[in-house]
Amino acid sequence: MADSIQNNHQPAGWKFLNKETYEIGERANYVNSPHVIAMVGLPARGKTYISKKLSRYLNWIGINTKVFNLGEYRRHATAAYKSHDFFRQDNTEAMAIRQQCAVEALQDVCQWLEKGGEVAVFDATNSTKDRRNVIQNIVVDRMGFKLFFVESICDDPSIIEQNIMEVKVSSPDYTNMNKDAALTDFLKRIEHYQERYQPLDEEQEKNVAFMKIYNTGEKVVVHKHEGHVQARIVYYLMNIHITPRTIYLTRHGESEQNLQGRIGGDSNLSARGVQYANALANYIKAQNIEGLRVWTSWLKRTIQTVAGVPAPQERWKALNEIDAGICEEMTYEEIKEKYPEDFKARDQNKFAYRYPRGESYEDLVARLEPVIMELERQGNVLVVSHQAVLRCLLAYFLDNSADELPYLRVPLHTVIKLTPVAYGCRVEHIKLPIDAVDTHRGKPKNP
Ligand SMILES: O=c1[nH]cnc2c1c(-c1ccc(Cl)cc1)cn2-c1ccccc1
Repeated sequence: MADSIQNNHQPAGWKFLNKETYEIGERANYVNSPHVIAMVGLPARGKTYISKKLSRYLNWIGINTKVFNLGEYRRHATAAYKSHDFFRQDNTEAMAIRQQCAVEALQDVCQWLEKGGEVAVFDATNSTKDRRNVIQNIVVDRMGFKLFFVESICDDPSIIEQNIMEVKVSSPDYTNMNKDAALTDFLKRIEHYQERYQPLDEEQEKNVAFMKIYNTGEKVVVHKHEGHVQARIVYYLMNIHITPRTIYLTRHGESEQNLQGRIGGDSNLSARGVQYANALANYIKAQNIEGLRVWTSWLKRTIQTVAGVPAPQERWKALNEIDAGICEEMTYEEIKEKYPEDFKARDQNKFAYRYPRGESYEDLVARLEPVIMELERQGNVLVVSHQAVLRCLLAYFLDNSADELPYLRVPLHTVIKLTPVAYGCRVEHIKLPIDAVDTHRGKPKNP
């Protein structure tokens, strides 16, 4: 064991950023004071799943969020993982390393928030009152940040096993171990934590803001949460689920105005667009999707595209194409001619650029947040919408940045099939064999 532990680890202690101590709460009262979301829970309770998904959602709505995973610090601080013995409570050398890793992770959390980060998610078990108290002392008392604990409690063996088999046995810790040996070792690891696990309890930790999630959201208990960010987090985590399902995204079939190179408007499908509608209906029927629901925008070209799809349909105004304001129904050449300054400005920051009397991609994300929230609640859904809108939805599912979002490729006559797996989404592009114009405009070299 000794050889796998660096001799230069420091005595366990919480020596910290030598910061002048802020007036307690001085900063915590700001509306936009930095937040720490600290996970709590035994291994294989979905803490990393929640951390990554929550971070993806908060970044997508424009809140600068980063996950700090303690397991990664531990793997960086030690030689190759050998066995669950590392996590025994009586393994004093390992305990010292684990403590030191927690210090480093919290230091990085505080430094990142100091440098402009808005939400840091501390992905660790944080399974004892002592550990949570230390986090409180540093994050709230010393740094003046807001702190919110999110505990995941799960006693459903099938979900825990699904977790271990989907994400734990393929973790870097088990690269040189077969699946069965990894499963056995991981179950022992859980036992070591179980011995000292102290669930959050409002009687024992009176001033602590927390949310307890039971069995992936079957029941939640919320205690002393405050402010806009924590309220959004509670709401989001109450809406997500892990029931397997598929999300299909596609643009409408080619339209008359696509053929003329005109943006926006509300034109009918072209002849090839009608062919796509028929091919889409056949494709969807062949997929035999259980309980499928179809969502379109209010514009004719999306409604005509699903005319032959046998499933309940809903119209969302929020799924309408980006509003190009005074440029509606113009071609890019006409815009370049008539509004050269705007045409240039858009290519300099396409995410933030707003059409005069129209919308920006940033506006689109805000208008699509309720659609994403409802998609998280749903099962199998086919969304038929528009290029700019689908770029925003795709960026949410695939965790693309605001810079990448406006340039994502979403060609006509293509079904994008999204299947949630482990911590992310599998994405497949199914091009149906009907030609269409190419409406994609790449990023110009020197805008
Ligand atoms: O509560 C769990 N217990 C065991 N596993 C879990 C969970 C959750 C989960 C927890 C809370 C919420 Cl609001 C949603 C999901 C996700 N997972 C998960 C399952 C398989 C792979 C990756 C993660």
